[in-house]
Amino acid sequence: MRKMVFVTGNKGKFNEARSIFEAKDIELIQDTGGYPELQEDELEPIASFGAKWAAEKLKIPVMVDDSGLFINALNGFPGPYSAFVENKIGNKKVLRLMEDEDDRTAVFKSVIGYCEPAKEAIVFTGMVEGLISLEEKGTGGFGYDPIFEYNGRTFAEIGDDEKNKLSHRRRALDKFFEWLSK
Ligand SMILES: O=P(O)(O)OP(=O)(O)OP(=O)(O)OC[C@H]1O[C@@H](n2cnc3c(O)ncnc32)[C@H](O)[C@@H]1O
Ligand SMILES: [Mg+2]
Repeated sequence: MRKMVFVTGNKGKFNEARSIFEAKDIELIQDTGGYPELQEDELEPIASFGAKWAAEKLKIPVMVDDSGLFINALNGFPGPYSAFVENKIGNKKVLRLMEDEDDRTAVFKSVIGYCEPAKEAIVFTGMVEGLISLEEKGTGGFGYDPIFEYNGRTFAEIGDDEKNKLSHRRRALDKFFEWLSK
């Protein structure tokens, strides 16, 4: 079976990607070694640098996924700071920041970076638009899923299978598969 190495410390991301890859008959292997995360406003350069760095270090082809939640009323915050905000502040305080906001629109983005040693990295971006819910709902998923609403239900309510059909990560991975199959 074909294999792909995914460099990430995030179990939620890995599990999602693994089942999406399984359906393509590709075995996904997690490497938790990590990579330096650049401080940039956009996710693409972070994923590109991370994939290149990890491919050179491990000397094998690798993929990474830099993702984040961009809330329009907060000018795109937490965006590239999504991991930091999730760990230090959490969903309840994000909801508190949104207390007086009428515009609850938000975008989840996932940027898959792929690189082979001695080559340039290539990136694939997937996005899904939704709303920041008024309260946390659901027990599935991970991270911001309990506060990200899509068609009236949060990503934590819809279940892994449905999330994997339409998520930002799925959309980025579909572009990656298309490129891989060329
Ligand atoms: O090791 P890496 O892959 O960097 O793992 P990470 O958790 O640090 O991930 P990022 O740097 O890409 O930060 C993205 C943040 O957004 C969260 N996130 C990403 N995709 C998500 C999704 O599909 N649902 C909920 N939260 C998500 C994730 O949990 C992080 O807190
Ligand atoms: Mg990270």
